[in-house]
Amino acid sequence: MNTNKIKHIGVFTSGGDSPGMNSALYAIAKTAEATGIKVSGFRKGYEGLIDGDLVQFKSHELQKLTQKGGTILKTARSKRFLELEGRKKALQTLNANKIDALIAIGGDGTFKGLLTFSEICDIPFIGIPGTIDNDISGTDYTLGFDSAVNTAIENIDKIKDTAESHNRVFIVEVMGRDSGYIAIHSGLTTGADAILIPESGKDFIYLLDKVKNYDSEDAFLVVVSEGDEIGAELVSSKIKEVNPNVDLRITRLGHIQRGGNPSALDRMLGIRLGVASVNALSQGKKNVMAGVLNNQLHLTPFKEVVKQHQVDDELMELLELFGK
Ligand SMILES: Nc1ncnc2c1ncn2[C@@H]1O[C@H](COP(=O)(O)OP(=O)(O)OP(=O)(O)O)[C@@H](O)[C@H]1O
Ligand SMILES: O=P(O)(O)OC[C@H]1O[C@](O)(CO)[C@@H](O)[C@@H]1O
Repeated sequence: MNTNKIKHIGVFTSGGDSPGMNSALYAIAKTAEATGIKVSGFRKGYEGLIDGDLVQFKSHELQKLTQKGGTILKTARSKRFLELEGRKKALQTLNANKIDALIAIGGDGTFKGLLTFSEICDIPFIGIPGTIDNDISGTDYTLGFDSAVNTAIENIDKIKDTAESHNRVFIVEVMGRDSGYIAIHSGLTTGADAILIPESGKDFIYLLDKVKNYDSEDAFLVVVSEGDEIGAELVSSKIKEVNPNVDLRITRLGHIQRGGNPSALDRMLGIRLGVASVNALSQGKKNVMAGVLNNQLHLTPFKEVVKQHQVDDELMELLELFGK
């Protein structure tokens, strides 16, 4: 392993926080220490790069926090980094602190940011997929997705209890800005009657077909992704149009899905990708995201990662089967 070139890695978390980010930070610090590389953490995503807001990290300090949700480095959505002016300031920070490689933990927006930054900064960048949305190519799962789905399931199960007791229709909105992964996984595993996602056009038709005849002793559960083009309110009024007798409630799970300690899967993913990202730098790799495909570590160029995500065919078939 060639570790001569990289002496000082900068790391940051960016976009929405996600459970497992702290595990990845711990693993980065541990691996870097083992190979004699210094690590500095930039606080608040790209904002910290612009402002030179950095802290030194030691693995024994991170070890205490590895099981915690959120990100100890804090995170942000940075308007300033969208401007060349902001990116130039970030470059000055890197030069002033002699940072010779960057690891970013975030979603596709964060990797788009790195691609744009690479036009003026040629140190190697490595990405780790950290977003509850799971909307990134090049990895089976993103950090935080499994934990978010577990939180959604736990809450939907509870809603189902009360829905059944009252014979109610419940629309539960789950997160996913442009992506239906949380809705598909949480909807299928809680026995939802309908699952609405932005990637499908037929799901709404199936829902209306089903709900117009709904007159049972059971709950009728609709799980809708916040990114769905129709949205919870409109779904509610359409349901009432086709079946005016329903007693209907809407629950938005919201940011509760982003919090909480990471699941076992997310902790392990964080550890594996944290180690893989430092190793990738040591091997001279640049501008790639470390992910896990078919349970094997995989490096994918940012250009591939930021392409529009697709829900795979098997999941779409499941939706078709369970949605009808
Ligand atoms: N095209 C771009 N050029 C420069 N910077 C960008 C670009 N796109 C996104 N960024 C930067 O990356 C940050 C993070 O992106 P974004 O807010 O979309 O979250 P994300 O990384 O996709 O995570 P999540 O999936 O949790 O929302 C943005 O706030 C912005 O500072
Ligand atoms: O916390 P914010 O900035 O409101 O972002 C919410 C968005 O972030 C995500 O939780 C992803 O991090 C999306 O599912 C959601 O649309």
